[in-house]
Amino acid sequence: MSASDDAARRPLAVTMGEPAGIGGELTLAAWMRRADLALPAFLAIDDPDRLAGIARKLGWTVPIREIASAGDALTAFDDALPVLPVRLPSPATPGRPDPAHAGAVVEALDRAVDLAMAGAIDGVVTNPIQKKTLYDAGFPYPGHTEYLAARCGGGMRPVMMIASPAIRVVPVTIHEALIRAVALLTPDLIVETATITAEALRRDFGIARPRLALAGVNPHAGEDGTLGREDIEIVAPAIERLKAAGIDARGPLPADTLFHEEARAGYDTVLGMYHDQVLIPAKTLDFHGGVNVTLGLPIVRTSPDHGTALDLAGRGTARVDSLIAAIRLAGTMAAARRRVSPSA
Ligand SMILES: NC(=O)C1=CN([C@@H]2O[C@H](COP(=O)(O)OP(=O)(O)OC[C@H]3O[C@@H](n4cnc5c(N)ncnc54)[C@H](O)[C@@H]3O)[C@@H](O)[C@H]2O)C=CC1
Ligand SMILES: NCC(=O)COP(=O)(O)O
Repeated sequence: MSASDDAARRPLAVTMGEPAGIGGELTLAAWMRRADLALPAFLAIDDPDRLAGIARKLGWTVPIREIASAGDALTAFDDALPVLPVRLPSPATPGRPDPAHAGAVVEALDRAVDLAMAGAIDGVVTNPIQKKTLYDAGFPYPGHTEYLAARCGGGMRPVMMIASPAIRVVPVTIHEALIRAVALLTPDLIVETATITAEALRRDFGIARPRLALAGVNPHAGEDGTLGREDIEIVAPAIERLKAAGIDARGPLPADTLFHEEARAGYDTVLGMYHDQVLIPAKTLDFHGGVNVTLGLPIVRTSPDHGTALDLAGRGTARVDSLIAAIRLAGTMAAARRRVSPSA
């Protein structure tokens, strides 16, 4: 059985995301391209009336089929966009998020995680959320990454990776204010993040001996301690522990010279010490081909690397490439995991 046959046994689920953002039109656009791109089957966990309204407004022909269970998606997918309904309490206005919609946004995530944990779907592809709007409604997590880990249970540490054909990057600290991110860095955190990353590169990306490059925190990786001692006292000891554990880890390397073409040829993934250190180069090198993957979870979760793009919402002009890359990668990861554990 080929990887694509294998992945076709169960659908993926694409969540609603911010209803005022571009997520709905991207879900519709991905479904419209399902045949020419041979996409794995997916269902939407979303408000069917909202999706039908977007399609109508944009003049797109997308039959919406409400389904009762994930299994129904496989038969529906060729002819219609299968939707497990999560209804909004009021219509969404493109570009204008409403905290009253937060309950439905989170319910869509919860249903997706529950289906994935129960083995009814192959993985979760999340449309972007408007983080501040969820915070205003009382959502206590910084983003999907942290919420999905909590929802999956088991106390695992979630690791964020942005992956594209150009580069893979992992921020060791994720959604943290910069000043706090540096304070949170410890050798244990770096070792745990790098170990989860190496394991995922082997299992999900088929890289037998992953090469990790670890960026220093400070300019020039601290210039021998004269520009800050964190690289000597925190990053370097972590790298020694990783090497002792048999992981191919290098650094601390000056971040400013880690991202040019020749440097990128020397590693499989860069670990940066804070969010923007690695997400800026990753999104600059390939914004539309980038996928946000959560490593360390018992389920497959991917997402476009971009956000809600409120400025584009409702126009039908947002590029669907990153959502399509996220759907593809989720299918590939699910197939890779099934090869390792055929009963999964
Ligand atoms: N996985 C998630 O849920 C993510 C959520 N966000 C959230 O999204 C919200 C907006 O974030 P921003 O920083 O403004 O980033 P953004 O990615 O939404 O927008 C940045 C710029 O890129 C453009 N853009 C984004 N996606 C595009 C697409 N598919 N095609 C064409 N152009 C596109 C936008 O029009 C805008 O000019 C925030 O609340 C942020 O937290 C951001 C990143 C990921
Ligand atoms: N900058 C990436 C990002 O914000 C995505 O976060 P998450 O919602 O996937 O945790």
